[in-house]
Amino acid sequence: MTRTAPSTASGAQPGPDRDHPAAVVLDGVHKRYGDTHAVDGVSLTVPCGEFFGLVGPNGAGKTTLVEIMEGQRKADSGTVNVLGGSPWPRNAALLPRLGVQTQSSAFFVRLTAREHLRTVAALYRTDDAAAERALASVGLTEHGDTRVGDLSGGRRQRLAIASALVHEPELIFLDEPTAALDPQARRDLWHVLRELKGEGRTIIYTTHHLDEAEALCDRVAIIVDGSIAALDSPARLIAGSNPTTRLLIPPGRLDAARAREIDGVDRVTEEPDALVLETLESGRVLSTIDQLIGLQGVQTRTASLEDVYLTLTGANNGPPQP
Ligand SMILES: Nc1ncnc2c1ncn2[C@@H]1O[C@H](COP(=O)(O)OP(=O)(O)OP(=O)(O)O)[C@@H](O)[C@H]1O
Repeated sequence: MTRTAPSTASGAQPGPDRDHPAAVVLDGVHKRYGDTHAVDGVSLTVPCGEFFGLVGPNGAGKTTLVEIMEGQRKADSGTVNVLGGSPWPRNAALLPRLGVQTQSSAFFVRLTAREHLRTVAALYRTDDAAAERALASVGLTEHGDTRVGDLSGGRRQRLAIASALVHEPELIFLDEPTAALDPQARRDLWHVLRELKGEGRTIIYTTHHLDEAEALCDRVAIIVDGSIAALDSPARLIAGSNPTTRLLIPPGRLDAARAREIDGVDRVTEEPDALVLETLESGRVLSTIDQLIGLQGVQTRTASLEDVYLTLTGANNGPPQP
């Protein structure tokens, strides 16, 4: 399948205007490491207040792009504007306006969560009340006296986010904050992240969880090989993608060879828990299935952001049909 990027695939975005000032404007940004073109001509604008997602396969260039926005790395070429200024060379005036949570966030593990945040607050020359607000904003007030080393994984991730928030930054970078969390902790953290967005902060959010990007982000950039393959709201990305429907038939109900003969079926795959029929004409195919075996147990799945992602990253092409 060709990489047809839905809607605003070039990533070209309108520039900032007075009503919607931009938090980040990148124009033609490139970064090489030797022969590796980690960032290959990225242009995008993130308006203030947006929850902006960056997704893409390992090595696609997301971290490098974020590091360039944070002022940790210099772009080889292109322009980078963050909160109205250039983050490189190291812009000391910009740093207090940015909040950065990384997967390897450093903790004072022998301190309690509250003591840790008070220490971070002091480093930012802010006060204990700011630490208390940050603790509350991630729902950790009642665990404030727990030592960092004794917090569960989910609560540690919340503390990492609180540490990035303590100085009340305007722009927050979150790098896979829900990695390695169990489903309940992940959902709990979604709630925290939605609250942050509700406070009007701009969030640049890197994740490998497509369901999360779909649920949380205003817009998502899908990065492939250092470039923007697609950039739009999850709903528009999905609407602009291949509108294939998948029909899942319980095992043993319909023979795969017979399924391939059904008019309107484009592709059939045998998975352990279902025979999967892909079609652009679900109504017609469902009607035939109804006549053949009845519809009991048959499930219908429409496209998700994950499907768009898998198509753009080439992972949805699957093995050739026999
Ligand atoms: N410091 C470095 N020196 C050399 N090559 C690097 C360096 N940092 C990253 N790369 C390479 O640049 C490319 C982009 O890496 P980057 O870490 O930005 O991707 P990513 O999308 O964040 O990946 P992941 O999802 O695995 O974190 C990869 O090929 C990577 O190996």
